[in-house]
Amino acid sequence: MKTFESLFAELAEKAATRPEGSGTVAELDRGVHFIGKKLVEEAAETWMAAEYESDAECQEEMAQLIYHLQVMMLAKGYTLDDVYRYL
Ligand SMILES: N=c1c2ncn([C@@H]3O[C@H](COP(=O)(O)OP(=O)(O)OP(=O)(O)O)[C@@H](O)[C@H]3O)c2ncn1[C@@H]1O[C@H](COP(=O)(O)O)[C@@H](O)[C@H]1O
Repeated sequence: MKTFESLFAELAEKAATRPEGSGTVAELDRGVHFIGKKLVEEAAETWMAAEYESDAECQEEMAQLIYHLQVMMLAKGYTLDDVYRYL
């Protein structure tokens, strides 16, 4: 089972090594504006799923939201600690 930290480490490695076929690399190459739209889209889908869909669907949208949030953190060059210090 992945955790927030293990997913971030995996994505950071992808960003550094740029393996062929990585969706993360493709998303990073599209930039902050594109990633921002994905974040808003997944946030809206999470909200709608919480109101109208099953628990499993809502949980899946939440996972996708976390993924796109982490891609944005990498696009901005942030570490986990950069964000955690505000928690
Ligand atoms: N956890 C994720 C993850 N969550 C979401 N996504 C991508 O984000 C997109 C989801 O947004 P979209 O709304 O466009 O997708 P969709 O098909 O419309 O889905 P819905 O939101 O409509 O349900 C899809 O393209 C997914 O591939 C993810 N892509 C990758 N990961 C993980 O990130 C790691 C690295 O992935 P790669 O960089 O592709 O190797 C792997 O462990 C993956 O499991």
